[in-house]
Amino acid sequence: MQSTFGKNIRVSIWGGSHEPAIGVDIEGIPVGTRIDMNQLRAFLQRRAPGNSPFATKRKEPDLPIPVAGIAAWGGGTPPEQAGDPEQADSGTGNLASSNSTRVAGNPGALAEAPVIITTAPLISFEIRNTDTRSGDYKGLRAVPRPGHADYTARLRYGDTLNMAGGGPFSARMTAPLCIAGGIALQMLKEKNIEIGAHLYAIAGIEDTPLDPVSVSAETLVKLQKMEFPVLSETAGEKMAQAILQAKNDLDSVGGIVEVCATGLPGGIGGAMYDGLESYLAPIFFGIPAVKGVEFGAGFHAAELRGSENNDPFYYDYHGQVKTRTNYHGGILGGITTGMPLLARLAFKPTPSISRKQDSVDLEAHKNETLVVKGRHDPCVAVRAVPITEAALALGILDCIMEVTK
Ligand SMILES: Cc1cc2nc3c(=O)[nH]c(=O)nc-3n(C[C@H](O)[C@H](O)[C@H](O)COP(=O)(O)O)c2cc1C
Ligand SMILES: C=C(O[C@@H]1CC(C(=O)O)=C[C@@H](OP(=O)(O)O)[C@H]1O)C(=O)O
Repeated sequence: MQSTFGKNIRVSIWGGSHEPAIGVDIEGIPVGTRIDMNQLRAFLQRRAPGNSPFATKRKEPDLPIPVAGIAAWGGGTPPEQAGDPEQADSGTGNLASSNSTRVAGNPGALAEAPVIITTAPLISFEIRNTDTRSGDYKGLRAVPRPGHADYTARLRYGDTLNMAGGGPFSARMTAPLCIAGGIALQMLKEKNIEIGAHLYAIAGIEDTPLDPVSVSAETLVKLQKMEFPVLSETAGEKMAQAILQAKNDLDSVGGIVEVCATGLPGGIGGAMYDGLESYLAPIFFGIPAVKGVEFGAGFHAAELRGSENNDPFYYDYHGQVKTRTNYHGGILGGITTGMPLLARLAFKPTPSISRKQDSVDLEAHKNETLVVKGRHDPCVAVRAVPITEAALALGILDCIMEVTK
């Protein structure tokens, strides 16, 4: 299975949660782009399962293995010129895999290289699945979990798909999304665009929102370093308790992630389906469990008067056009204004809960009850924070490339 998005940067995510590997093919990143692999590995660790009491106990190293279109960078060659494989470091004996053949065997030194450069328009990475327990999913083919994709996947693809671990519908597939997004984040940082997110709400408990007018890149960087990213410590403690209480009750809770980009210049985007929101919405909705997306004041804007919702323009001390408020969330008519971009994503509560639930037996054609086994996140929003950052980065980068091509 493969799913694809993007116009100028095409991202194709492939594999399944309990298959030997998952991965991502990324087309359109300029040849010679330098990727800091240590940073990328650290970014993937923010999403990885098995690392906290708020996460599934499935433990995966989630190491991104470059398999096509890249070479190790020895540090001596300026990245702009390094697209030429002649100039790339051959010290590892693992020069550019610039064809599109996937390397399924020993990843070799390239997997551990601190820095790599792209040598072809299509680059590819894979991640091995190492901690699968497919037995937990025995029986779900016949008796689907309420709230998960078991039933609809069977309607669409029949009963041959490997749906263990949620198959290609699983949040596991957001690990390769974070590879592509992690690279996009590095590319945007070069342009002084910073992206960060926090837990805006969990189980109805609200964090202090980001200041839509004066949120700084420093605040976003600080949030990136937090295991449980919130602005209010008190709210964070209450949220953590609510998650653990739900887990104890054999249940789960939902949440909202607020994501922000600073440093975005005005003039990025276009009309209607060329608008930045139109780039971002499909990427956001592709993240499992996302049930709502809003930009700026979002649904609240429908409750305001024009006189309240319009953000007055003014010239600042540097002669730059700014707005005094930011209900528009940094986008007007699909085009950036230069104010911070703000979006919120609503995540539903984890469908796999350990309580007895009603379902049906699709083979015996009768009503049935079900107790879901396995290792599940009690609140998916917590690990969704870096995923949301990755998605925003990819949409912004794709849209910038449209404007600058
Ligand atoms: C970070 C993250 C972790 C998730 N973990 C789980 C999980 O452990 N168990 C589960 O049943 N669903 C989990 N989900 C949600 C399911 O993958 C998702 O609800 C399912 O694929 C159905 O898709 P839908 O909710 O978008 O309709 C997770 C989602 C995210 C974003
Ligand atoms: C493995 C991850 O999360 C998984 C997401 C997931 C789901 O249904 O989405 C179900 C669980 O899969 P399993 O039963 O194989 O443990 C989670 O652990 C991950 O995010 O990397």
